[in-house]
Amino acid sequence: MSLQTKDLSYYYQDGDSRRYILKDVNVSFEKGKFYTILGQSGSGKTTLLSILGALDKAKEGQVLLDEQDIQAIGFENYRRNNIGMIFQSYNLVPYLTAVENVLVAMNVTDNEIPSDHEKVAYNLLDFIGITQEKANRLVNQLSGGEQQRVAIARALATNVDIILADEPTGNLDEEREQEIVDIFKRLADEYNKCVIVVTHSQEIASQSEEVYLLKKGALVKHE
Ligand SMILES: Nc1ncnc2c1ncn2[C@@H]1O[C@H](COP(=O)(O)OP(=O)(O)OP(=O)(O)O)[C@@H](O)[C@H]1O
Repeated sequence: MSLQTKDLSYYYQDGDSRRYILKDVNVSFEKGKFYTILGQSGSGKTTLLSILGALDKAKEGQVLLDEQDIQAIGFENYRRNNIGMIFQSYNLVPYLTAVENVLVAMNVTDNEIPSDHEKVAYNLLDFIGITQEKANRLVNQLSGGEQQRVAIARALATNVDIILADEPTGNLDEEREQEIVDIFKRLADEYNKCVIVVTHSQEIASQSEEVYLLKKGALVKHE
């Protein structure tokens, strides 16, 4: 699996001129690696992640999954079968339990999931540190760190290769942050996922395998 951008650009029209947020971004991501993208507030990190996740469309250039343009795959297909997204604010369904949140995700993918969805969901939650008792609670009866774990389990439920996370620890204290980072490391190392995390945190970046810096529209690898 490779996820690649080719001369990717994004801009906002400002009167007659274009204000570029991303300019000719060329980058390649693989399975089994934990990447971070650093950048100051407003540098375009969320924009880039949204384009990689097909929540937004590049103005110029392409996103390629295994050399195929994601527009040809179809944004919806691509999102459903290839991408798991994690957000700072968790974005769980508040009137469902943790396990129900995971089950909902399983119903939308075309990827193969063993037939006993419920068992898979409880196992995934358990793997991520959510006991069965907690899995049966409404998500708003869980702590922030626990809710983020549920969001990770949900992202994994569809058996996708690519996990995209936008400031996933922004609402968590340092200890919870480290626990979530440890999960990302395991997903890359043991489960061969491609994990791409957008963050302000140098500390998280220092624990990832490849660090990119977004500055003035350019994405530069941090050596
Ligand atoms: N609708 C819009 N019109 C014009 N500019 C916009 C619009 N939406 C976002 N922007 C600008 O695009 C730039 C990139 O935003 P983006 O959210 O990608 O940055 P970010 O690096 O994720 O920031 P943060 O770390 O603060 O979340 C910002 O300068 C923002 O002001």
